[in-house]
Amino acid sequence: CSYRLRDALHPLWQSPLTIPGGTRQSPINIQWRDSVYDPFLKPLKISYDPTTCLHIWNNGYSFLVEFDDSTDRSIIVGGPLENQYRLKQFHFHWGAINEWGSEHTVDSKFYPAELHLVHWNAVVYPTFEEAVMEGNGLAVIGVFLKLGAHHEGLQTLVDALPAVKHKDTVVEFDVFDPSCLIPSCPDYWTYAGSLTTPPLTESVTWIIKKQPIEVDENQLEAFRMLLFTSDGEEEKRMVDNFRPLQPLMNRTVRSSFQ
Ligand SMILES: NS(=O)(=O)c1ccc(NC(=O)NCCCCO)cc1
Ligand SMILES: [Zn+2]
Repeated sequence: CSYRLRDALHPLWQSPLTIPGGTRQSPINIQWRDSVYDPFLKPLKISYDPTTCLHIWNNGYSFLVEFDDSTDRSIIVGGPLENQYRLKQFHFHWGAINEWGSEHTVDSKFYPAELHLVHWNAVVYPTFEEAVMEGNGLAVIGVFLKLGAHHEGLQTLVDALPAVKHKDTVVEFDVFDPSCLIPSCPDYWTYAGSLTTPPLTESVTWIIKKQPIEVDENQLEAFRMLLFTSDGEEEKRMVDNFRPLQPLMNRTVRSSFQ
């Protein structure tokens, strides 16, 4: 049992990889041919107000771009969602090399990185913290990043990263429209899942875009220059901050496209 125990405590999170009784954990592999087209899925409607952007924060797991979520100025609605959800933050997961880095996989293929735009159900819950604990509390849009052309919109974010190299550093970042990071193709998969870092709560409706965005090598390398560690500690590069794949269990992945 020591073998299982060692594997269960992943070095990055110092917490169990599987939560006892978890039935809808994330990330998962999306087997394209097992996904089920749902004609009743609506198009996802995204309306972000770029002036709600606040700052970039290195929280020691990733770097988060956080938004003012005190009003409904930046929201998503439609898709698989019954309510509108407010944008709170977006962040990324990436690898040490281009062969892996995403949290979700498609037909067992990893992308070099994955963007998560985190939204919460402010129609039903008074605070984000409460929404985190509820089955319909959160909606996260996942966008795969693939190696390719330079991404103009991402570059403004990349230029600010040296200012948040160390854990627990923050830099002001205003007027950014995250819509520029979302592919134009409307197609997505959706399934019921969880947060992929502590508290791992099963509160996320995942909306995974089929089409990746392209970023270039320098932009991926800029992510890899960040540190897990605080200023003054022995430097540990922020790489491979993705959770291992979790069992699908009794879930179906639906697609918005045939
Ligand atoms: N990678 S992920 O699933 O998109 C994700 C998103 C948010 C969070 N957590 C978060 O925003 N805040 C944590 C505080 C929860 C308790 O108040 C963890 C993982
Ligand atoms: Zn994430």
